[in-house]
Amino acid sequence: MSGRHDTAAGIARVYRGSFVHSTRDAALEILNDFVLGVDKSGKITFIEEGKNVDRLAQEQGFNTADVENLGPGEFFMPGMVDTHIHASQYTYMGTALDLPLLQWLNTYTFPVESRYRDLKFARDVYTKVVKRTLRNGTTTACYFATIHTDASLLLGQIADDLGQRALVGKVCMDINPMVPQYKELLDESKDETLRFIRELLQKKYPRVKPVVTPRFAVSCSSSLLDALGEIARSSGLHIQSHISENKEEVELVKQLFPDCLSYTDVYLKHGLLTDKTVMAHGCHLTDEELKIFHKNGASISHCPSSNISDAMMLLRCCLLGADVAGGYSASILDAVRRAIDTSKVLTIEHPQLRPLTFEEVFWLATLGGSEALSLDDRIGNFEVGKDFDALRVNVSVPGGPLDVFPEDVLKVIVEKFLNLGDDRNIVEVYVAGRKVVPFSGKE
Ligand SMILES: O=c1[nH]c(=O)c2nc[nH]c2[nH]1
Ligand SMILES: [Zn+2]
Repeated sequence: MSGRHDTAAGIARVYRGSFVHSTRDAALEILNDFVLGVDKSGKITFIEEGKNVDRLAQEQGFNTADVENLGPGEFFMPGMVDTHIHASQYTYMGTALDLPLLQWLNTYTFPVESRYRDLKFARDVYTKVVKRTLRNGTTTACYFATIHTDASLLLGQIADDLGQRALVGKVCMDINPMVPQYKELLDESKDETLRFIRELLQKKYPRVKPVVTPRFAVSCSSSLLDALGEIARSSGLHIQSHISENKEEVELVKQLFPDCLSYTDVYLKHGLLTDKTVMAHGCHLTDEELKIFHKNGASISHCPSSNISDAMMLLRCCLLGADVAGGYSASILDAVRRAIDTSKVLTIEHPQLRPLTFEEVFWLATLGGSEALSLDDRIGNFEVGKDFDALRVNVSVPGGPLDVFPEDVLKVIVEKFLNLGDDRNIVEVYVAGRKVVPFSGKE
């Protein structure tokens, strides 16, 4: 492949080496010895075969001596997109994995989320989760915060400071019978959502935006869902929530919304199922409901690290989320692996299905995630004109988690990285051309 476009911004950096990414036609495209230019605004200005470097240097006005050559064992891949993660649950990630959803929320989640009125606590946790996810290659995250507006604004500020691209949701919920101190009044939830959106947009962060966030139908009244649907419609913002994660939850929603045909119908009737909607889980959606998702252009974020006990989804049509802390890891690489495992188990029950390939999960973690968040015009792969959101991967780091052998071609090396690699291999992370990992030390 090749391509370039002229830019007024001027070339900032040029890299030469191997690049791997997804395209509209191929889940995995391998580009051996290519050269990629990034302009001062962080956009990709050209990506062409390495043999063209002298001509490109002349045309684009850079010095070939300034080209940064990737070393042995290195390649660039697009930054990964986490379509569903609870920043506020990071403190207990890796623990509290023993209860079904509704008990888990009441026992662990709501008491912890109540603590975010304390901004000092919020700053500490949110700084840690943004750093941890960045180090693990998440360049874009779609976050749930808590019901607290100021702490949610702080999460936006921290993502911007550290350079992560983020959608941030102030959680809305006006029903919580088991932990009544952790909920809002109807008007408060509406007003605070409007304040959150207004104040976050006023900051003019280039890559951090608000997302309308009803927690799920169990904890929102019909009036609140209506109000949030209207806010999303008038603002044109993204929407995120949860759907059909667990059978008890699905039954409860049937009782709470007897006039709705299904769980999906609840969100549809309240204006919350749009082409900018990302619903987490969807383990028990029926074929009819999936059709409604498709018709409305809404996405499902499959969270294999947290859904293993509820259902295993065939997720060729879904996207990946870490779902901290229901999910035990902040790394999308773990979601990738669990998704493959899950799909293999499914084929035992349904032999007509075939397991996901590593190329398919690579797409899910990068270009697919960007499509789910309607950001594929800006990120997701190394197309000219997109932002340079990228991971510099080195599979040969000393003391690293995997070994490569002379016969390993790049495709095999990428597969090894997806299945065995970790943050030790992610030696640099870029968002819109800015190097955000390693941290600059000021953070
Ligand atoms: O995995 C989940 N985590 C949550 O915080 C949540 N809230 C509603 N439904 C949920 N599912
Ligand atoms: Zn969730």
